[in-house]
Amino acid sequence: MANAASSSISQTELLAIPLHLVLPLPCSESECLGINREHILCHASSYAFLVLIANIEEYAPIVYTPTVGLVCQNYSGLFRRPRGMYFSAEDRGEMMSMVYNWPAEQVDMIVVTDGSRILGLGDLGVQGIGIAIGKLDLYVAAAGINPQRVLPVMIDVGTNNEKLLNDPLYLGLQEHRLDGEEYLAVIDEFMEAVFTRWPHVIVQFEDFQSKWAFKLLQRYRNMYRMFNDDVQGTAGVAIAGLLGAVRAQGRPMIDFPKMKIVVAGAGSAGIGVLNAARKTMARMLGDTDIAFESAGSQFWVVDANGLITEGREKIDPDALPFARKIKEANRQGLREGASLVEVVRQVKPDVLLGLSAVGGLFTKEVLEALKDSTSTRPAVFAMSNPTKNAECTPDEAFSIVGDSTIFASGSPFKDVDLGNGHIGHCNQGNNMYLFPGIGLGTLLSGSRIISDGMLQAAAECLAAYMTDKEVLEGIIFPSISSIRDITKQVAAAVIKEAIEEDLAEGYREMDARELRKLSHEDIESYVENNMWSPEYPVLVYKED
Ligand SMILES: NC(=O)c1ccc[n+]([C@@H]2O[C@H](COP(=O)([O-])OP(=O)(O)OC[C@H]3O[C@@H](n4cnc5c(N)ncnc54)[C@H](O)[C@@H]3O)[C@@H](O)[C@H]2O)c1
Ligand SMILES: O=C(O)C[C@H](O)C(=O)O
Ligand SMILES: [Mg+2]
Repeated sequence: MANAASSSISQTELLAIPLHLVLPLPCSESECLGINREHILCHASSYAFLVLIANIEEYAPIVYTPTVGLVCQNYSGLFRRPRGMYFSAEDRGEMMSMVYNWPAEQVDMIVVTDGSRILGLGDLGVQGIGIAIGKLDLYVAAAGINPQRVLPVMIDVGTNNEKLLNDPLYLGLQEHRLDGEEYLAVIDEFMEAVFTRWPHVIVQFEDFQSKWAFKLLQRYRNMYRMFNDDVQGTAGVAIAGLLGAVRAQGRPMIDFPKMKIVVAGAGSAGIGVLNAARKTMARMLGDTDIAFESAGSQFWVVDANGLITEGREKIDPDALPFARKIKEANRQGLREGASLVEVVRQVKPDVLLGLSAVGGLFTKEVLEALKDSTSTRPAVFAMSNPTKNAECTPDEAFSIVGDSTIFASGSPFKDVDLGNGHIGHCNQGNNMYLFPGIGLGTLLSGSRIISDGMLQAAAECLAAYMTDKEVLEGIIFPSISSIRDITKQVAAAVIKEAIEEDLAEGYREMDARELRKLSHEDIESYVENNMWSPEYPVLVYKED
């Protein structure tokens, strides 16, 4: 045991350690009191998590969006020491040994990125590791995953960011990105290595450019315990928000299939939302092929080249199911490539949802056009991150579209004072409300894979979290201060669904048979009892 009288560290000193520079690994020596200098940072980590959990509203914007974006943009210059694991294209053939060299015996959660699309900031190469670190900080804070068992991973296959390729401080491989089969071989090798050493680990894919996001998801989702947060986590959060927007009009959720939705952005996030929203509508309409077809006609998708119709040349296959028929578009006064403002004017949508990464895309003109929405409470979801990439601000939405607008943004904004004691609520529509619960629920159920049903259960749980009163006031997402409770409930819903789908194989002493015996309340207690909370020894001793 370390000597209590040796060098100690003050709480003030600890507070001065920026959260982003603190390791997510607390000291593994159970007897260590954290008073040896070499262990200070380890215990600072526990301390940092305590501070983060207790003040999540204040600190989430630092460890997470928007500050994490700034950190990633400047990571090579800010770098002090490594956190997590870096696999480079040059490590081919060595990844298995590298994984076996990682000091933690068990890893529960990996967040992996190749840095190719960091928030709305583009290709940041190896500097994107900050995103994996930030997401895992939330896994610890919101889901109570033990910080000794999380692993941020960067797969460095180069970068196509010319600025970084010419930056002498850049930490990663200064060559263009690997592509095609060579790229796939690197990711395959990584997946095989981590699942060989830790068969029960869950791998969250984060901020991969959409070109690879869908392909990798399809490649691995039936083989490994993995999901893509930008595609699937975002979809669930958007569905919960969309259902909230229906309820906020005083209508039942079952009216969702009647909503007209304009989506700006057809990348990994936009297409993920579109697919999930269409499936949800189809289910509500009876889950037939006809229902699925008819649900498709509720969406208008606008990307960098305008409205997507079947007339588009070289249409992205992922966007094809949402391309409007040309004749029908013409009947609506629209055409291939119509601008966002034209689409909003003609469609008069209930919801305008942005996942375009283009700050200010919802211009005054676009928002003015939304005033003619056929909805009593039009919804504006400016979901792109970080803050400067939001399609509009809540002030713009409330002042132009009107006080009854339902507003959500990916990054946090302050509520808007509408005068006369009225508040325009700014909801944070961010996948942080789901990914921690999806990961925790998968871990504790021991499910072999992460099924669509488990993701749907997570989304429905989040949608049901808000009371009618809150929703009518325009509050469609909970406050981040309750994220631990939300995560617990989402995890319980995921476990329940995994049991129902016969995917749950159990976790530790809770085997599949025991799991099946649990009531809903038992599952919630099981989740709560397995959430890690920071407990750390006294760091400052007073001399009596
Ligand atoms: N709130 C959340 O939880 C959440 C989750 C995931 C992603 N996001 C954000 O969504 C954004 C997009 O992510 P992605 O992975 O889909 O990126 P992406 O690069 O794959 O896709 C961007 C899409 O926007 C389109 N676009 C570009 N300019 C446009 C314009 N002027 N008008 C309309 N569309 C335009 C592009 O054509 C493309 O289809 C990012 O800012 C990201 O941070 C937010
Ligand atoms: O990281 C976030 O804040 C949400 C999302 O995963 C994104 O890529 O923007
Ligand atoms: Mg992301």
